[in-house]
Order: sequence, then C-alpha cells, then structure tokens
Amino acid sequence: MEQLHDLRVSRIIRLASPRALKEMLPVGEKVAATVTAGRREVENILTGKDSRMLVIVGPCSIHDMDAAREYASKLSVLRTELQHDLCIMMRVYFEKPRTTIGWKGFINDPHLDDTYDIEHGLFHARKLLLEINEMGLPSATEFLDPISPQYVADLVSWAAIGARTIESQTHRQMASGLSMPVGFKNSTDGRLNVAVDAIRSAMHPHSFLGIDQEGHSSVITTKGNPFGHLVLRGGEKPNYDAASIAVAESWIGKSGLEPSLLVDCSHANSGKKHEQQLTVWDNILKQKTEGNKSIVGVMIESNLYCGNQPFPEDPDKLRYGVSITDECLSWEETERMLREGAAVMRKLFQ
Ligand SMILES: O=C[C@H](O)[C@H](O)COP(=O)(O)O
Ligand SMILES: C=C(OP(=O)(O)O)C(=O)O
Repeated sequence: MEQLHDLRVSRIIRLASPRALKEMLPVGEKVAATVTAGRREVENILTGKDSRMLVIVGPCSIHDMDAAREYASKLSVLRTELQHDLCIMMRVYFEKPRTTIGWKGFINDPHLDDTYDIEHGLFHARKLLLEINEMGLPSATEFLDPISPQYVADLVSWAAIGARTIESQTHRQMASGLSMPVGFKNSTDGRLNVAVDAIRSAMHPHSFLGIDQEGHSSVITTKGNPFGHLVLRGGEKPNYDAASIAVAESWIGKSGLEPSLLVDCSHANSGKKHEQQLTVWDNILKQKTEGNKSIVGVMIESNLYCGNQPFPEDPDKLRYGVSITDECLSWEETERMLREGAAVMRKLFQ
C-alpha cells in the first residue's frame, strides 16, 4: 500500500509534558502572589475599580535571557516607584506571528539558528517567567500556538491574541479558557468588528481538542473569559486619535461590552518607528487630560537600547539589548515617558 500519512512531515520529536516541565520549574509562593495580584490589577482596571493606567511595556520579542533579566530588574524598580499612578507589567513575548516567514520567537527557535529546539525554548521561557514574577513584576505575553499555554500560562497575568489570529476560532476558544484577562487586537487592516466578535466568542464556554497536563490529546471544555477587551494597534492607518477612539467606543457600546480599551503605541500606530510611540503616548495622555475614560491602558515596545537590528546570520555577533524584531524605545526614553505619564495621571486623580 502507498503511504498515506506524513508525506510532508520530516520529523516528529516528543516533548516533556506540561506537568513534567512544571515539576522541574515549580511555582513558589512569591511567584503565585505576583501572578494573581497582576491578574486582579488588570481586572480591576478593566472594570473601572482601579483608575490607574495599565502599561504593558517591554521588548518586541525575547531572544536573550540576560538582557531580558536586566530589563526586568530595571522595570520592577520603576513599577514600584510609579505604582500609585501606573500599573506596569512586562511584555515578555516568546511567540512571534509573522506576516509571511521569519523567526517565530524564542520558544520556536531559541538558538536563532533554525534548529527549533522547542524543548529548550519552553524550559527557558518558563524559567524566565518565574524569575520575572519572583521580582514582583507581572508578565504579559501573546499566545500564538494553542499548546504553549499549557506550559507557561500559569505565570502570565495578561495575554494578547494578535492581529493575525484574531479571526481564528482556535485562538478564540483558547482565550475562553485562559486564566488571565485577554486583549484582542484589531486586524492588521484595522477592522474592529473581528476583534469585538472574538471578545464575544471568548466570553462563552467552548469544547475543543487540546492537550492535558500529561500531554495527552483531550477534549477541553472551558467556562468563558469575562475579561476580554479591545486593543487598538492601528491598521491601514493609525487608530489612537480621539476620532478613532470614539469609533471604537461605539463598537464596544453596541456590543454591550465593558467600555475599556488599550492602545498599542507600536505596530501600525507607530508605523513601526520606535520614536513615533512617543507621539502616540503624548496623544493618549492629552486625551486622558481632556476627560477620556475608555482608554485604560497602553502597550509600549521598549528594550535596553533603541531601534532594532537584522536577524543575525551569526547569533554571536548580536548587539546586546537591541531588538531583533520590531524597533523598540530605549530604556532611558521609556523611563522618562513613564515618569511623565505617571505625573499626568497623578494630577488627574488628585
Ligand atoms: O511584532 C512583530 C511584528 O510586527 C510581527 O510579528 C509581524 O512581523 P513581520 O511582518 O515582520 O513578519
Ligand atoms: C505582533 C504583534 O502585534 P500585532 O498582532 O498587533 O501585529 C506584537 O505585539 O508582537
């Protein structure tokens, strides 16, 4: 008989189960407290019980554990300093959705050399998330692969469904079972309706195919996620200005959702130019000063040093602390803008 299966599969490597990884890298009390408190903070901001601005800030992607740790230790100090006005969490993105092809993030290819050592990627992603939470700094990430949450989602306080997967039933189902609030991005061309559909879909229970903690394929039945919200990331044109925010508010209002949204200062809102994020941030602060209530948070792409660098032919030649995906603001710029933003928020609520 002719072979009928795996005609285009060249390799299958069995991985350790989620439970086995968690036994190797268990959660301690401090980490559990950080994750839970981070999730509650986001929930309270989304429902208006907490009037601070949520700030999800950090590298476009994680590729170097040392640089990520250094960034996290600086950010955890700033989080404490500005905690009365801003709720700061670190963007810790291990999975990258690509427009066509490209490096798909640390979990997929941690050595940056097409060896796809996913076991290493999952281990070190989990280890870094433990370290960041141990600093008292909650983490935010995008979930892209529907299996990876089983390995790391217990360490995440805010999650995103990205612009490229917002219409995917698989991702909406996954979000319905995630334990943290989930931000849904508008589509890459700027449509809001698909993100609103995603939020409404994820609010409901679903049953679907997934894996359990032992790695066995299973029927997963979820309860629905009541903390879905819209993230404006721009599309064919930016959508952070007051007129675009009014359109978003109307979409949310019509759908009966909580009137809370986040603005991504990067991506199509910045034209992927790192310094443009400052313009978006200033505009958001101006809208807040003028009385806007619906914008409850922002996302900022920031690293130790500004800009980005090409994906390396030789990973040893990488510049330390510089993004290998989208452009990022430098740490100095980030610190300055967040201090200014905190001062604006403080004045508003005095
Ligand atoms: O955040 C990173 C990128 O915007 C996203 O992954 C798409 O990147 P690409 O268009 O370079 O593939
Ligand atoms: C890819 C990202 O965003 P978006 O889905 O908005 O393009 C990202 O935040 O890394």
